Order: sequence, then structure tokens, then C-alpha cells
Amino acid sequence: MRDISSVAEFRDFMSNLPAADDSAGQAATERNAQLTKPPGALGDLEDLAIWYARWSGQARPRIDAPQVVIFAGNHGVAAAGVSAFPPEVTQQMVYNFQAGGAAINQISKTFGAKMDVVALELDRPTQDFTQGPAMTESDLLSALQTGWLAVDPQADLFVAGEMGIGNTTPAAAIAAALLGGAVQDWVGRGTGVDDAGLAKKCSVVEAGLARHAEVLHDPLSVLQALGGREIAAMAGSIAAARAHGIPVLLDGFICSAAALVLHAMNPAALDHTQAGHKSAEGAHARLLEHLGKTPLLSLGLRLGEGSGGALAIGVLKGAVACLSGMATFAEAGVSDA
Ligand SMILES: O=C(O)c1ccc[n+]([C@@H]2O[C@H](COP(=O)([O-])O)[C@@H](O)[C@H]2O)c1
Ligand SMILES: Cc1cc2nc[nH]c2cc1C
Repeated sequence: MRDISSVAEFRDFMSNLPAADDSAGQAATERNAQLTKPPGALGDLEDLAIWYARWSGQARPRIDAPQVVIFAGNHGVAAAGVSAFPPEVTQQMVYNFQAGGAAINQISKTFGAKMDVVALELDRPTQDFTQGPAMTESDLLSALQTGWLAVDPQADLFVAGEMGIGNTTPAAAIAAALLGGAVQDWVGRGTGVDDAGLAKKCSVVEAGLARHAEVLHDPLSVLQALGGREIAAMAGSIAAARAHGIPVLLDGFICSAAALVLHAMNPAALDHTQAGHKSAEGAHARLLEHLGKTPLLSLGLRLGEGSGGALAIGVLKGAVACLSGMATFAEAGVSDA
């Protein structure tokens, strides 16, 4: 599928997802067993490389063209005082990404990833979700499409990142809506709000859940009612990567909330993804548990902008280089056990 032309078509795609390439996975598993190391000595790197083989469809894969995309969006709820920073920082950081001055520019460069920045109508924030749906259906579709089209079909690895002042609030609202539990368990300090800010975030999320109670059973309606453009774009991009056969590294809490929407639509939706890292935003660990994902890194990051996902490119590249580049016992003349 080259594009999505309606929300219904997206739903259809999500219920008919492409499968992994089991024969590439099988060949990679057999090769891994012959490599010059004690069985299992590369630990989680072995399963990681085999996972990449299955989802890239290459028995002896290489990672040469990773792509990081940062989706930026603005949020009506930001006006309610839910962030430690003012909303204009979203646009200012977009300029910083474009000028090469942000953390993600340095991390992408370090791991040989191309980086794209996609700003989604920053001068038209979503509606405050305590007052009405954050997005119209047409806003939702347009953000899903923007995300879908941002994925370079030639990329061999994709990292979904975001920038959006206030967006830990919609991310928490999505998680609370789809997974239940106490709102406080999903709300955290984001960019560093104080106790009053934290209490405000909880009441905003409570009000959003109450306002949209009738649509909470449907994941895409939750995304429309409580989400944001960059969150919907990340969801669209993760789905597009599946369509193109491109494995994905997820980033932090907001990226994982976008991924959760897809997972709620189809429990197999994230099989082509790995959690790049566990963020310091407290609810991220809980969210990853629900998604059944073990993070590759846990470095206390709470930056967003794809940073944790992009750092994990290094780990995945190392895993794949070992699988594909190591000699076998027979090739190296090393005695097998
Ligand atoms: O990725 C994370 O887990 C993460 C945790 C806390 C904050 N952030 C970033 O900080 C912004 C959202 O924080 P806030 O306080 O404005 O909701 C947004 O630009 C995110 O990229 C990101
Ligand atoms: C400065 C700044 C940089 C960011 N990068 C991602 N989210 C961010 C939030 C702020 C406030």
C-alpha cells in the first residue's frame, strides 16, 4: 500500500498486517548456531539479530540506511499549564533540529542515520481535549497519512521520534483510556513539572476521560479524542514501516503511547518493533510491560525526540554485524564443542 486514503482503509490495513519472513529467520537462527562463540554467549544480541532478519526479510542482513523522523505537534491542553515549558518551544526546537543543534542530530550522526523533521501544523494546536475531541476525523487522517508518507521505503531501520510541548499529557490520557488503572499511574513529570503541575495533569486527564467516555472502547477514536498530530503521525509511520518491511525502534513514553494505539487495534501490530529504551517517565516501564517489550537500553533519558530509539541503533547494528559478519566454527577452523 503506497498511502492510506481513509481511516477505514487504515483500519483495514491494521487487521491484515504483513507477516514476518520465517525462512529468513530460520536461516539466521541456523547461522547463529554456527558462529565462533559459546552458544548463547552474545545474550540478547542473538535474538535481536534474528528478529531483525525475520522482519527485514534478509537471512544475512546489514543495516546501512537507518532513518530517524521527528514529528512535531502542538497541543490545546498545553495552555492549561501541564508542561514546565511554553508551547512556542515546539517550533523553536524544530528550528534547532533543522539547524543541527539538538541531541537527536548528534545521536543520529553518530549512528549513521538520516534524520528528517516533520512539523504538523504547529500554528494550529489540537483542541483542548477536556473541551472536545483533540482532532477531527480529517485531522486524524491527515496526521496518519503524514506519518505514513514520512517513512522512506529505502530505509532499513526506522526510529519514530517526537517533539511537542505538553504531549506527555495526551500520551498519559491514551494509556489510561486503553489500559485503565489509576490516572496517577500514567501521569508523570514530563519536562519537569512541579507538584502543582502534576496535580493539574491528573485532573486534565481525568476530565478528558470523562468527556470522551463513550469512545474509549475504540483505539483510533481514543487517538482522535485524546491524542495529538505527532502522536497520530508516529502511529501512521510505525504502520507504514510494517507495510514496507522495515523494522522499527520505538523511543520513549509518547512514542510508546502511539504504538499502544496500534497494539490495541491488533496485538501483532508491534511485532516488527523493539523498545529502544526505557524512559525516566515513570509510566513508560508500565506501558512497555503491557506491550510485552523489554527495552534495549535504560539510561534515565526523558528527552524524547527519538533519542533513546536512535541510541539503540548502535546496539542493533552491533547485533546484526555479529550475525552477518562473524566466521563460523568451520570457516575459522575453531574446534566446536
Ligand atoms: O520520551 C519520553 O519518555 C519523554 C519524557 C518526558 C518528556 N519528553 C519530551 O518533552 C516534551 C513533553 O513534555 P511535557 O512536560 O511538555 O509534556 C516532548 O517534547 C517530549 O519529546 C519525552
Ligand atoms: C528544550 C526541550 C527540548 C526537547 N526535546 C524534546 N522535548 C523537548 C522539550 C524541551 C523543553
